[in-house]
Amino acid sequence: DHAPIETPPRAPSPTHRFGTLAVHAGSPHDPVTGAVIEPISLSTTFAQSAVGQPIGYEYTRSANPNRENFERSIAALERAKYALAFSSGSATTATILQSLAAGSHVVSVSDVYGGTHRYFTKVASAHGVRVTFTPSIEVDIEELITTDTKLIWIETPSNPTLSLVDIRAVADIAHRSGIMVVVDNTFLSPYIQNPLEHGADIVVHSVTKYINGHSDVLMGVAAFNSDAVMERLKFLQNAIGAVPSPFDCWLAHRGVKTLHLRAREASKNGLMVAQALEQSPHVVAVNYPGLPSHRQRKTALKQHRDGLGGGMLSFRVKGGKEAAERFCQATQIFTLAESLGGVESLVEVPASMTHMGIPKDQREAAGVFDDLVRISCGVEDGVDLVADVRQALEKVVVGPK
Ligand SMILES: C=C(NCc1c(COP(=O)(O)O)cnc(C)c1O)C(=O)O
Repeated sequence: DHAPIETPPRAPSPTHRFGTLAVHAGSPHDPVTGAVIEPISLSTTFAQSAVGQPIGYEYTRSANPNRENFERSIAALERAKYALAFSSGSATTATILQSLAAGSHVVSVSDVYGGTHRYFTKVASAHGVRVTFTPSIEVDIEELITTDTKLIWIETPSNPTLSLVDIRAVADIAHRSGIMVVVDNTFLSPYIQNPLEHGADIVVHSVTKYINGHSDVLMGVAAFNSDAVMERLKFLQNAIGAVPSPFDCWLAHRGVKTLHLRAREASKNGLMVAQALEQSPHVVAVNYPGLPSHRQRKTALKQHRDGLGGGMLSFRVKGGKEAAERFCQATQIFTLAESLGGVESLVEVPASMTHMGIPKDQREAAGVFDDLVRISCGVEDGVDLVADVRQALEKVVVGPK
């Protein structure tokens, strides 16, 4: 006859730290079964109690339990009020750009993912949205902004040269003209960087990468605080319909629960590999924001948790394109493949793969040369990764024909 013991609220508090939020945010126990891990709700439609009276959900494209749980998880991890999930990182970019009226202007950093460049130059332009690229946005943003400018698009660190942007510096200028700032945070994940805390209005991720972290889900997400942005993007999420499946949301929600463990391990490996590359006579230059020598190390210390560099890096190898390709053929642990952010380490040549679609002159203006190799460090043992890089470098020497 004792009063029931008040069970503590299951939902984690916003005051909880990242690891606790990663495990518990967006993870209510099933109220009927008590299941600790959320069920996968594959139903595409939901019964209504009377005409126009849904009991809960209506139709899966508009909303479903697994997507909402995942969206709540990312909102908590990016310290945002809202998050919306899409069927890929590219679908996220497309939906945000489609929120702009024809005649709008966007200023973007030059060094962006090849697919983002493709959308900006071949799709958005066809819809009357003009995009100006710049390799030095902090310096020339004020002269590039026009009365039509609606959006600033930043990747920091950028794909694949690992260039950084001082988000606060750009946001302060943009906000004076009522312009929104979008930061693509894919390369660092919410564990290492939270762009909204530095003045960004929207943060986007290819969930395909670090957030899911196991190279088995294609997905994207946007997180933000504005009610007006929520109303606009929620409408477009449903109207365009580029949404992820409940199963993908369930998988990505499982993946994100270990993000803090994977991101720290990948950062540790990134630094070890970057240091080994810096010491090699076969390497011309290394791009890694975790190195003291990085040209924007001060910005990394300001914006990255504990100054971590993340798991992504790139380097220029002596011997040009042929040497870069030899390196990628010679690695034994690093897999030659596109994408990044998974538990397995990957290697690629952006000029011939992920960024091939960008015209050579524009590619090289952004620092993407034919001899540039991009590395995604996974969570293997760093000693093995360094040994693999060293043995592969010994094979890049392009001997006489
Ligand atoms: C597939 C690769 N990038 C995808 C990507 C995207 C697109 O995400 P998708 O989930 O692949 O559509 C957006 N932003 C950045 C910074 C990205 O790196 C790659 O670089 O290998």
